[in-house]
Amino acid sequence: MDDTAVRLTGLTRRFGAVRAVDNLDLTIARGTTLALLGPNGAGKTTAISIMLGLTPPDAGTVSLFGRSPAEAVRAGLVGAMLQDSGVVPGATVREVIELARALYPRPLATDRILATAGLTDRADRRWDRLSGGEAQRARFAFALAGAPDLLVLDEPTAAMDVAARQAFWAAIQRYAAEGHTVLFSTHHLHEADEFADRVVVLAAGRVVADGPPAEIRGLAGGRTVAFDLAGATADGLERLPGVRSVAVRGDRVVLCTDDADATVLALAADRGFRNLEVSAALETAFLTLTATGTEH
Ligand SMILES: Nc1ncnc2c1ncn2[C@@H]1O[C@H](COP(=O)(O)OP(=O)(O)OP(=O)(O)O)[C@@H](O)[C@H]1O
Repeated sequence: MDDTAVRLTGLTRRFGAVRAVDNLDLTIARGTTLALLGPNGAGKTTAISIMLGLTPPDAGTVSLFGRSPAEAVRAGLVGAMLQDSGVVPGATVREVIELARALYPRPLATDRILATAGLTDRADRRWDRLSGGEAQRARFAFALAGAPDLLVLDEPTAAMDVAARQAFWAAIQRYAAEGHTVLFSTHHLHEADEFADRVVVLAAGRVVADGPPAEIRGLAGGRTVAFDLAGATADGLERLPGVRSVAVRGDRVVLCTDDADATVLALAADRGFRNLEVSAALETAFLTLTATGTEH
């Protein structure tokens, strides 16, 4: 049996001048829990939407368990929990779950779905009267209905409080431990770090980093040091202490460093600079990683 759950090749999707997804290649082995991590607008939702066959790509191909998205969804191989999915007015949680089960050839038992999603005591509540966190868990239950081999979750914990998040991740981990493949998107490095075995960082529609959580944490845990060269040369910056990467855009330089203090001290001793900024923002690190200027 092919052990590949997801294979995306050369996926591209533009909206006007924006390349929401830009030549994305991604292969996910069965049984992996993968976090798609990236700042707002990185292309996570668009990539997921293409993967599920909801948005057509301008270029590229999607294969889920060797099938097209539509075939895989129809066969119950894929369950998805999307942002802002609608509700059936007036129906209870149990009724909506029953409705979802009827769509699939080999659904999970209703009680199992409710228990997995932590909704057993909310089964007879109207779906449209659930709290934000409960509604998220109800969407998760809906995604589980077909007993999917691949669970796709787009920013699943957005509306949840701390207790709801914990219960939710415990449920996801149980599902993953049964050998299922889970793909979730998030802005939160700590969620990716804690719950994924592989983290793919997207920025401007491209993969800028891909690896185990510890590796990605190391990458994002440093600082960025930005400054204007003010006529000085960019040569040799990569040899300053702590520096991992150097991006030059016009006169502006952005360094990624593990030790900002040492980098700045050495920089000051070495050459002039202006408009120094030291930042820990993950988003800045993402931007640095996607900088298109001169890369070293
Ligand atoms: N239907 C659309 N029409 C026009 N532009 C779009 C559309 N959908 C997405 N975009 C643009 O494509 C880019 C990627 O958006 P996308 O929603 O995929 O990112 P994201 O990583 O999911 O962001 P977020 O974390 O904010 O949900 C953004 O610049 C967005 O404005």
